[in-house]
Amino acid sequence: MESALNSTSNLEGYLLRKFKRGGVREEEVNSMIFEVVSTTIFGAISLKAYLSKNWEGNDSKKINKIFALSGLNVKDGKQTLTTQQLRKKDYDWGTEYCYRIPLGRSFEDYLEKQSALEAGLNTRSIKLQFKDLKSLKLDRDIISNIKGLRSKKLTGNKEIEMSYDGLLKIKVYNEPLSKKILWNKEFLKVDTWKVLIGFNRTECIYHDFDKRKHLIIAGATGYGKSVIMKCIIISLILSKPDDVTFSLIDLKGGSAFARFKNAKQVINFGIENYEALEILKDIQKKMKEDYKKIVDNGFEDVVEAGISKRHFVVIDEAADLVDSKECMEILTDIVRKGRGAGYYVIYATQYPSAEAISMQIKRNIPARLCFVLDSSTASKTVLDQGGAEKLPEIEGRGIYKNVSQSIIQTPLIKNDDIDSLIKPYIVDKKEALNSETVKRQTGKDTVIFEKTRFS
Ligand SMILES: Nc1ncnc2c1ncn2[C@@H]1O[C@H](COP(=O)(O)OP(=O)(O)OP(=O)(O)O)[C@@H](O)[C@H]1O
Repeated sequence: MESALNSTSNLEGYLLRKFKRGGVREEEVNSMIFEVVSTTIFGAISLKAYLSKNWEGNDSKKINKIFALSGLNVKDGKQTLTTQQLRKKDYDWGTEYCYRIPLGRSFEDYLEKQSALEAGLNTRSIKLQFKDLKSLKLDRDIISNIKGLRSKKLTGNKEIEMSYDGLLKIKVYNEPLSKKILWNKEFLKVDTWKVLIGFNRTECIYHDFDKRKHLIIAGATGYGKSVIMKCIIISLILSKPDDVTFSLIDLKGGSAFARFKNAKQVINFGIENYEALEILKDIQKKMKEDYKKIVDNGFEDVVEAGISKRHFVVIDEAADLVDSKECMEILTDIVRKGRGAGYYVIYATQYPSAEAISMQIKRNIPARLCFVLDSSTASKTVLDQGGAEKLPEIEGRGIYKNVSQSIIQTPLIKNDDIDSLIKPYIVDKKEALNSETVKRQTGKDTVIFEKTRFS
């Protein structure tokens, strides 16, 4: 390598001398605005390009600039209180910045500026590092290889995540989170109640229904609620085929859960409000009976009693139940008492109003998965804080809140795959209805199996 080159003209000369013999045209080299810096101390090479103002390429300076320009500083008499950077730490995935925010500002003020921050960090500048160069082929196509790398860097979107725990944390990720990850059987945790809920940049995130019994799923239409519910249902069936049973209530007409209707694990299936009421009444009755047996035998809950069966009540478009006071009361009762008896609720809605997700329900369902929503008010109803309204409009992109909170991409499952996976569990329900243990009880789409979970 030649001596350090620290100006664009030096670089052009260098590239011209080096590659002219390889047939590279002068204009091609001139179009490259790169600066190559070699450091002899570390034996590493870093290649940087600054495409406009000199603070570009430095995220730390950019963030401070954006804070100042977007009015986050606070005037106190003659003093200007600023957001103070306390720490900066590099990780494989990017960088985490830690700030103390000035008096008079709230985390929400910073969330408001998330788009401005992201846009600012994605100004057209690039920074190429040694690890990028390792992927470059040093052959006669070097110029087009560098161009390819450059355009990849220019189109790559940096994404950020903000959180607050007394200090403002901003994570700036090098690579955007994947937009599509297909579900497959490798993700199953067989013989457990853990199901894959999504991926953040570093790990697979599982929801353990034996730890967090219920789950609220919310999000605007078309961002992945039904798909993740289908992933959850098929995962539970494949992981615990002999222990899991379901009541599937699909108030959007039945399309989301139709392919599970004849699975042996699905003991109730309803698509109308009156069917929902019948199912919920039945579940409440059975839950009480089961819980009484557990307590009468001196146990606290289903786990302590060593009972392996669990029943999941899955409701798509729970907001449609709001008009029925009776439905909402029963549902609230199941959410409150179900955890002890092994009756778990997955509650999905695209209208997360205070009525659809009441305080009682929220208090008993701390785990939430939230796709993009149209307002910070809706986000606060689901997550107790803003943020979901700032999610990028990407199908499957959501915030999963459990013990901690992170932005995830939920898995995508194809209907064809569900059909082939569910096949071994499909039964002829009409035949089953004639058997001694099972009896049809209500409307045409509701099948109630009378076998108790303790028999
Ligand atoms: N995790 C995902 N990754 C990629 N694409 C997805 C994902 N989830 C959903 N999609 C796409 O978005 C479409 C809509 O998803 P889905 O039916 O789950 O939305 P929804 O939130 O249930 O909408 P609605 O409330 O109107 O029923 C799917 O058909 C699929 O194409």
